Amino acid sequence: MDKRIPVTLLTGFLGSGKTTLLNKLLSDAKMHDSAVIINELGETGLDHILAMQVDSEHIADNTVLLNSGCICCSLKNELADTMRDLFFKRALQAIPQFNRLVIETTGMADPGPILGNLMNEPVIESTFRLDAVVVTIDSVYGLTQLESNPEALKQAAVADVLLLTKTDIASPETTQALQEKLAEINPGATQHLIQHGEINPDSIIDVGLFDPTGKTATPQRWLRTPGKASTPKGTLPQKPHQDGITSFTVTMPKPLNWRDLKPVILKLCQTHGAKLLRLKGIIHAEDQPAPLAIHAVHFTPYPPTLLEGWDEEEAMSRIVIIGKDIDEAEIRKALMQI
Ligand SMILES: Nc1nc2c(ncn2[C@@H]2O[C@H](COP(=O)(O)OP(=O)(O)OP(=O)(O)O)[C@@H](O)[C@H]2O)c(=O)[nH]1
Repeated sequence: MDKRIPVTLLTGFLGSGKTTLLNKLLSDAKMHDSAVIINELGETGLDHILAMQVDSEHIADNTVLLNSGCICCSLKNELADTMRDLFFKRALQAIPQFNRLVIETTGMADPGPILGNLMNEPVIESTFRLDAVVVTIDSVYGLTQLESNPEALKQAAVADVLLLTKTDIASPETTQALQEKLAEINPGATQHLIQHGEINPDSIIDVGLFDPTGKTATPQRWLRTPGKASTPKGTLPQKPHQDGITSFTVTMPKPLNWRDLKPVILKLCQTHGAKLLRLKGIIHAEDQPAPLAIHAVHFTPYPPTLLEGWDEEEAMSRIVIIGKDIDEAEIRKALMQI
């Protein structure tokens, strides 16, 4: 079983309600065993967030603020250093024990490099695992922001959970239009409508590859194959949305060996990395003792996770790809040729 510390990456465009959400989340007893890394641009300080944590000194002691840049670019190394530092302090019991890490990014963050950072550095990869990318979207301004800001679009595209905030002040029609747009951009993500950051933490945490009891893998939930419109079995390419973001599933041929597929995934990342926002898959390979969960972001494929003790009735290998201006036909061809 995967004993690594689960990480929730909380991102969302400027002013979309990340801090409001985090404040509410952290005041819930279920979250009191969390450590938090907050990345803010500027000198806001921690007071605004910690003001509400009166009953959780635990979180106050386990919260780190990075505020001299953005963790997707200028503070890349600081994020890795901070995560390592938190882990070693935890091991030495120099800080309260924590069983979860929440990272709040700035509103302009590109989640791609952050995900890369999380999974590409040996110490971090062996001690932390990504649970889910949670993205807040402003229900009033979300549609406009998705149209005019590539960052907002990328955030929405790689999300596992989309939280449509401020539904108290958006008209039902606007919220509905945003929901439809988000379902086009990222049909695999779960959507929740929220107000003032109120949401049951269970909808956000432990929604990844492993279930909260830590006993079994739940990859179907993690993979969340896009809906029927995006799951063609043939090789006909999907028409990309106007914004160029596409999400599609490739059902892999059988039988399949990981030793044959691995180089194809590597090559795919090398060739299409710039446009590949996220790749997730479940692989039933004949040369593996159990199914594999695979994951890649841009140019970087990550070590696969062996899903020991888990299997499915119909052993169907599938790979979900989310990309911007990505050549779907090319990718399908490459994958189907193995
Ligand atoms: N009416 C209403 N206001 C909200 C809601 N969620 C957040 N807000 C307000 O929206 C503003 C921005 O919220 P924040 O939580 O600071 O947003 P953020 O994403 O952390 O902002 P940045 O850190 O600047 O990117 C604040 O004034 C919040 O009080 C909501 O559900 N309804």
